[in-house]
Amino acid sequence: MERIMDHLAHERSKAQFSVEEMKIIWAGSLHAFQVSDRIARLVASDPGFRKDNRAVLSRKELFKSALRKAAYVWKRINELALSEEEASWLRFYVDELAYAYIHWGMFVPAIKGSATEEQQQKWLPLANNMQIIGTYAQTELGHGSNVRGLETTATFDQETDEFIIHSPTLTSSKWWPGGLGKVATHAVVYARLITDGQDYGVHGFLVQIRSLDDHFPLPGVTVGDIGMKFGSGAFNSIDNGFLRFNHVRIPRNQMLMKVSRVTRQGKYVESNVPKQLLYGAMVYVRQIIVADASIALSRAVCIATRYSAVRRQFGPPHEDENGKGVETQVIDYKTQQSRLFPLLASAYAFRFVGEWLKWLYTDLIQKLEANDFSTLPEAHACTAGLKSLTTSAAADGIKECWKLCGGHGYLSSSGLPELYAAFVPACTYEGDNIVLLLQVSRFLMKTISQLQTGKKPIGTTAYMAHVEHLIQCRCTVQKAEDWLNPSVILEAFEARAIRLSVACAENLTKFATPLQGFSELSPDLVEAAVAHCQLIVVSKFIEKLQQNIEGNGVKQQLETLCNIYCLNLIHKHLGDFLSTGSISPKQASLASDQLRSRYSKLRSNVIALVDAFNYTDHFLGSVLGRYDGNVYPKLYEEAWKDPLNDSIVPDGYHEYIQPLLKQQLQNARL
Ligand SMILES: CC/C=C\C/C=C\C/C=C\C/C=C/C(=O)SCCNC(=O)CCNC(=O)[C@H](O)C(C)(C)COP(=O)(O)OP(=O)(O)OC[C@H]1O[C@@H](n2cnc3c(N)ncnc32)[C@H](O)[C@@H]1OP(=O)(O)O
Ligand SMILES: Cc1cc2nc3c(=O)[nH]c(=O)nc-3n(C[C@H](O)[C@H](O)[C@H](O)COP(=O)(O)OP(=O)(O)OC[C@H]3O[C@@H](n4cnc5c(N)ncnc54)[C@H](O)[C@@H]3O)c2cc1C
Repeated sequence: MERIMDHLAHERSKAQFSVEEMKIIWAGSLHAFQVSDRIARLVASDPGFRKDNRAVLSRKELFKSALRKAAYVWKRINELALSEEEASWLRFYVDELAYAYIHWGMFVPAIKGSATEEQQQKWLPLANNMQIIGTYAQTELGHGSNVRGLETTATFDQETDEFIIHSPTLTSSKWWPGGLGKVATHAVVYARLITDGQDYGVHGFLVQIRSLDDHFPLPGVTVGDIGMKFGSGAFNSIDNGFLRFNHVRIPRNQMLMKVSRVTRQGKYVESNVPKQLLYGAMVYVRQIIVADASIALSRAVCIATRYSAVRRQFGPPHEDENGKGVETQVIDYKTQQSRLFPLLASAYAFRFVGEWLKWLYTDLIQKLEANDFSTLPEAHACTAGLKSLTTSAAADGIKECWKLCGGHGYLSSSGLPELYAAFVPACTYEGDNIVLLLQVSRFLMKTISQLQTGKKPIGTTAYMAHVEHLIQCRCTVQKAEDWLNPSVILEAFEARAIRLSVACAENLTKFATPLQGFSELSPDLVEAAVAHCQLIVVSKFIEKLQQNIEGNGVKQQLETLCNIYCLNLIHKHLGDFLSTGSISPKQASLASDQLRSRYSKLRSNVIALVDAFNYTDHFLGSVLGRYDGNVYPKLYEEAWKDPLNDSIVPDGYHEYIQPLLKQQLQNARL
């Protein structure tokens, strides 16, 4: 036991940079570090937030435990008079999916984004004080991605000045909203607005669904839970629900009227705000999900990295720091490094692109408030594309981390199965990842077509202004070290992205209609969108390195991580880089050489790099990822805690094992 604990301490002593400074870089600022660190410790030390028993709870127990924790969170927020920032850190570190995620993450933002000032004044105080609990009811049984295809209707009744909310078909049942099944009292419901016999498409409405007195569904409302989901814990602590309306009436002023409104006379009036703002809550949440992806991936990487330094298999016996003969640490196998280190680099890359996306979103909101809608299409493309790219990579990465831990990774106590089960639906919710990439490709094709009209591309598409150069330029790499030059990397990624997009744009012209072209070429369009989004991540990582980064050795570590992130992408997408002529086969081989050399450079720093995430053992929830590396005794201790070990002889022995054994013995004797 001592040896293993010493082992991680030895790993930490090898770090060539200041972990404390890196913690600040990871957190985003000294202030963010201090607040998050304080709240993380507060949660970890409070037995009310215990979560190590989750895997053995039944669905009902799990749900009730999540309700208890959500109420306790609210109590602590008030008792400690936490600020909004501290409260959201508290919810984050409690790490238990419950209705509060949707209430704060979607219901409140939907009201802020789509309600008029007057409506906000009425509803936000109720929501902010938890006098009502809200959900976001958009998806239906029959339609999720195709929002325009939603079937729920909101028909204006001029006589009573009300909307009648109705579910005309089974497929129009709302299906999936979190917190809906058993908890929410109110919902922002997306329904087709019909007035004067005309269908104006999907709009948002604020609908009360349960009584605030006895919690029973209101007349005309049928509501319940949609059932167990993937994995044992994960999303099963939350009540994703179904909801059907039978001519439920709401006052006219409960239509969210920022984008358009219906007058007392039933006239539909559009404001000067673009219709797309109706989808504003999705832009907001997608930007948050990118930050979530870096957190989920970094958790898994932290577990897999620490465990890989503890775990030893094979190899000629080495001498450890105490002169004892030991086997090879699995982290020293080059295959382990080539699977793990790019994931570590991706966690950092996603962190920085998430930081930038948050800035982009804040900038968008400021512009929208000044009636400047010019950056909305780019913000939509960036949030959609980066949500897709980072969640897909993080979900795959978590799965890889679990395999990197061998058999023990499959144990619930490793924390990895639940982390995977909880994160993988992020590839689907808030927009299926392929559908979102198609939105990006639509934006890219539009940008390319506008180049011919002389419109200057801006922001993340600014590189397209250099299309003539990028289409024919040749990569200048001659030796492996040349791949360490950020402008060389950037140009290779820009060339690959624009060449894929331009090829799609050219191919689209070969079809009878754009619709037919988009349909036929959609796999290519998705690849072009991925290339564009990867370029954004690469360029934001490189930009981060151009900032003033303080701390002994911190910048050097980030440079190595950035190189690994970029070179590994080249390695994985070699087909794209070669087929577009963005690099040559010889340059690809030099990139692989450089990548191997970067792994060796990173090796002694990896434990410190995952320590910089500053995750408590409570938050990590993993025996394999423990800070002290004391894995084996704790695995053994955890095994004893399993309910099956409550008794020496299991329940069922007398019914099923004993009679069977007896029967077989008797048969043998006969
Ligand atoms: C805080 C919470 C944090 C973490 C979460 C943790 C736990 C909670 C877990 C889950 C919560 C999950 C919630 C949900 O899933 S809510 C439901 C989300 N649903 C979707 O995302 C549906 C995806 N589909 C769509 O977004 C659209 O239907 C789609 C854009 C794919 C197609 O729509 P439409 O048919 O109208 O599109 P187009 O004709 O293609 O586009 C028209 C036009 O509008 C532009 N556009 C589209 N979307 C947006 C947007 N969001 N913002 C701005 N602009 C948008 C599009 O580019 C087109 O523009 P143009 O080309 O100029 O005409
Ligand atoms: C855990 C979880 C929580 C959720 N929470 C909420 C919530 O709180 N509120 C809410 O309203 N919704 C919620 N949802 C629903 C979620 O937003 C939808 O599931 C999501 O938008 C995907 O839509 P879909 O299920 O209709 O998938 P579909 O669109 O049916 O996708 C099925 C397949 O078809 C493909 N596909 C679909 N359209 C196209 C196309 N045009 N081109 C190419 N391929 C296509 C997809 O790529 C996918 O492979 C949640 C979902 C999950 C899993």
